Amino acid sequence: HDLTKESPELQRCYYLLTKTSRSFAAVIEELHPELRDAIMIFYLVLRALDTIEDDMSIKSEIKVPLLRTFDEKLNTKDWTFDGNGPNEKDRLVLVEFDKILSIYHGLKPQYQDVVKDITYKMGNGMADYILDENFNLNGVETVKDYDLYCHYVAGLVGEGLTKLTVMAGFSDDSLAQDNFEKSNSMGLFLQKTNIIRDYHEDLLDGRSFWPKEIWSKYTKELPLFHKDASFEQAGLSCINELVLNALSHAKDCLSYLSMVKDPSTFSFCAIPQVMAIATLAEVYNNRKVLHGVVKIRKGTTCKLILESRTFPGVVAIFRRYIQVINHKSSVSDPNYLKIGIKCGEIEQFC
Ligand SMILES: O=C(O)CO[C@@H](C(=O)O)[C@@H](OCCCCCc1ccc2ccccc2c1)C(=O)NCCCCCc1ccc2ccccc2c1
Ligand SMILES: [Mg+2]
Ligand SMILES: [Mg+2]
Repeated sequence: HDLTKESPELQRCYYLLTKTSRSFAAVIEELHPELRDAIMIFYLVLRALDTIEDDMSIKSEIKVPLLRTFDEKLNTKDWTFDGNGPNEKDRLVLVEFDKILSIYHGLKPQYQDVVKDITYKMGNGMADYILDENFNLNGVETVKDYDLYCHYVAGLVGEGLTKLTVMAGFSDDSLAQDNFEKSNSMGLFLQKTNIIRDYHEDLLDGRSFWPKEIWSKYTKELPLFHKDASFEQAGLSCINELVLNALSHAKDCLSYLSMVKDPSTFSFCAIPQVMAIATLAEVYNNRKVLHGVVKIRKGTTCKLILESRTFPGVVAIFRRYIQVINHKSSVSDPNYLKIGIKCGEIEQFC
């Protein structure tokens, strides 16, 4: 949309958005004007919070209180933070947080309340996990921990977005009636896809989010999948079990999308989901994941965006990638039968 007649602060916020996430910037900029600025600010506030969480150079005595009270910064007019390490990739959103605050205070009060409430819950959820000392080295302990951590950093985003879109009348009220179960799945599907994909990159940062309850079936130490060629097959079986776990959210995501009425809101919700199912198909049984970040091709992305404008288009995309995963599955994989059943279930639903 045309930014030229917007205020300098608003233009600067859209600049910060494009600098921190090309993919989310593209879908947020296409949103209906009623929600566009609110969701853009929602993104920037949470990206600022995440930039504190992700920065391994901030010691936990500073990081934990900052995460827990980050929502209070939203009550100020011009708070900023320059305490990130020099190469923390999104440090600019904290250095220029006063620009975000000036637009935040101009939003409708009920939109401000959603942003602040989710910020409070996410900040405290992140702080709870930072305190769990083995969180960094061994990833999260159980699958339950894995689901809870992903709820804090991504499920809550889905909850906030559902509240905003229902308030604006763009989504069916029923989306806010299931205790945000489906909204949570929307976030977990995206976050778990990234966590599987980013195994090697996160290892380089000295951390992992893969749940020990799953990876410990295949190795004693997580880095062996990358370091020791004799653990490559085990690494593939681990990836495949994590993909199977992520696919457990697919039906909820399709069900959620079937209840989004406004066309721009539908595309905003659908595009990240179809990118995720395509990424899951790409990482499934793919040894490259153990040695680097695997991305889907640019050409594929463009095709997916065009195809995901309608619900039947999204269903066709999910059905296609579910078949790709099924065909990639090898009989020797410990979860061969389960992945076949899960793919069948999702296809039924399609
Ligand atoms: O540092 C990075 O670049 C990646 O960080 C990951 C991490 O640190 O785990 C991790 O940081 C999570 C904490 C900050 C969340 C920021 C966020 C992301 C997308 C949004 C979309 C719209 C509105 C607000 C949003 C807020 C991350 O960015 N993971 C990407 C997946 C998160 C998906 C969130 C989400 C949930 C439900 C959705 C429903 C519909 C449309 C978009 C949705 C988007
Ligand atoms: Mg991050
Ligand atoms: Mg993070």
